Amino acid sequence: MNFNNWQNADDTAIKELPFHVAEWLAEFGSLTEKLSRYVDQVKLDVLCEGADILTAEEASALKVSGDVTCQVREVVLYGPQSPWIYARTSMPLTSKHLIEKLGSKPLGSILFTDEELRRQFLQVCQLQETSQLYKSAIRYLKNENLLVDSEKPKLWARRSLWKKKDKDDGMLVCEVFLPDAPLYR
Ligand SMILES: C=C(O[C@@H]1C=C(C(=O)O)C=C[C@H]1O)C(=O)O
Repeated sequence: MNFNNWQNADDTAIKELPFHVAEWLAEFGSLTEKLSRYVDQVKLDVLCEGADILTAEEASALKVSGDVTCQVREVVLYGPQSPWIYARTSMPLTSKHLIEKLGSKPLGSILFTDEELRRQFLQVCQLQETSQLYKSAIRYLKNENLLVDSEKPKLWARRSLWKKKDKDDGMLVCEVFLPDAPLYR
């Protein structure tokens, strides 16, 4: 299976992934919850939250036109010593109310408690260096001096589309596993 493109995290795909990778990528529950087994308290930094233009990949997954302004939230979630996950969540401005009061609370606190929010798909990918998501994660690592200029680590990512039952509200949650995350060990 070609994991350089997004693939549905179904049984066939999961079987082809190395065990450590599958354990994180195909986690159907909350990643924040999973992280809390490694740290006393999950640390989350909100890198930015506001109106932005989507990448072509995000627009296509959300089925919105590429030049429409949307709401974007970027965060990192920490492991015991360093950031493990870079996440970028995007949604049409009309869905912004879903996350407006979140602040530095993890998105998982909404996704896994609001019974009207349903996951439409979960997809996994080993990001290509040309992808915007890869570039954003690498830019973050370099800004934080967590990566030297010449390094181009292979990074695994997952993305899921969430929709509110009977409504148009929805969001795309993309999560990139950074080099210190346990799935590379
Ligand atoms: C989606 C979850 O929440 C995490 C927190 C996020 C946020 O607060 O923006 C985004 C992605 C996640 O890794 C989760 O816990 O599974």
